[in-house]
Amino acid sequence: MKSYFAPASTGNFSVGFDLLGAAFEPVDGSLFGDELRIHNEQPELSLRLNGRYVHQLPKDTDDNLVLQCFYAFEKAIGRTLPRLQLELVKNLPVGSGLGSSACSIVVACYAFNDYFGKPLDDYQLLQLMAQLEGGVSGSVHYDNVAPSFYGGLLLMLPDSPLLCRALPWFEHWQVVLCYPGTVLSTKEARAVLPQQLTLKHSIAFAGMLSRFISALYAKDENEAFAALQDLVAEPARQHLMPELLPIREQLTAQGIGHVGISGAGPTIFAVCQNDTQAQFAAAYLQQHYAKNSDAITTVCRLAGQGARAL
Ligand SMILES: Nc1ncnc2c1ncn2[C@@H]1O[C@H](COP(=O)(O)OP(=O)(O)OP(=O)(O)O)[C@@H](O)[C@H]1O
Ligand SMILES: N[C@@H](CCO)C(=O)O
Repeated sequence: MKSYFAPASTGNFSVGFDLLGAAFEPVDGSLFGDELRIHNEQPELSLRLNGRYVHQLPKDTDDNLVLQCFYAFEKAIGRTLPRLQLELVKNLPVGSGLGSSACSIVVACYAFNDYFGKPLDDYQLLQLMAQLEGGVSGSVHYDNVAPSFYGGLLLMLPDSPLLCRALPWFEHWQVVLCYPGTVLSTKEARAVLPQQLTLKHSIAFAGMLSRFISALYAKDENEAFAALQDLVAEPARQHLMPELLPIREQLTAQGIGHVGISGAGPTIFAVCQNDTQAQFAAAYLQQHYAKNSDAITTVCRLAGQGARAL
């Protein structure tokens, strides 16, 4: 048996709608992401489902992204592949803002490429992952697939052959992620976005993202926090997550540097500068935002590594 893993990710990171994304891992060293196991080769392709969030997946495995990835991968390399006995361990909630579909897509494409001798290079593989993710969310965006694949905080570079590039990070930052247990589909959360921005708004968006990135390079933490402002998605999505503003008010009153929407929501993330803040944010979010037994709150650091064989 061969086993593969890809981490959870936060698209946007507030200030970089569709252009910034980060992969996260729990500070306690546990794995937070999907696992794909390849058991053996067999006459027919099959997929067994397991894991904490298996009940949120489509009942019919033919609708599972893992099988769609297999056929898309086969098409991309242009030859028929041996059929596999697969098992997906679904550890990320679906429609959560934690890059759940991207995580399954990344782990599956990475696993097939590795298992079959790496016929695709990283560029081709990432493009395939982004196309598959675009099929789910309705438009191609790399800010979940790229960090889940490579790890780190990444800036997407549309129209560049590089596709994305790693950014610096404040090593002491901890990011608390809280998924409330309710589903918000990415497609639905994208349907409320503005279709056009005015010139003034576009300049403000570009300026804020540039300010954040220059603060990272300058290691200027105050500037970085000041620049963590979502001028595009959050205003349009706020009504889908009415708890965001009161929670932000409470947590920032305790000195926590930033609270934002992870991806398309409903997960909220809080950027903390030390253990005390992280423990406070985790307890507060768990008490005031978690809504049912599917909810999960986890204290994370940036994941240095993305998809990999276990
Ligand atoms: N292995 C899988 N993992 C996640 N979603 C899957 C999988 N297979 C099929 N799906 C379907 O893909 C869709 C994913 O929806 P959506 O993009 O809203 O979720 P998401 O990727 O978890 O969201 P987010 O990126 O905000 O975390 C759902 O309709 C889900 O049923
Ligand atoms: N950038 C995407 C991320 C989805 O997880 C969005 O906000 O719609």
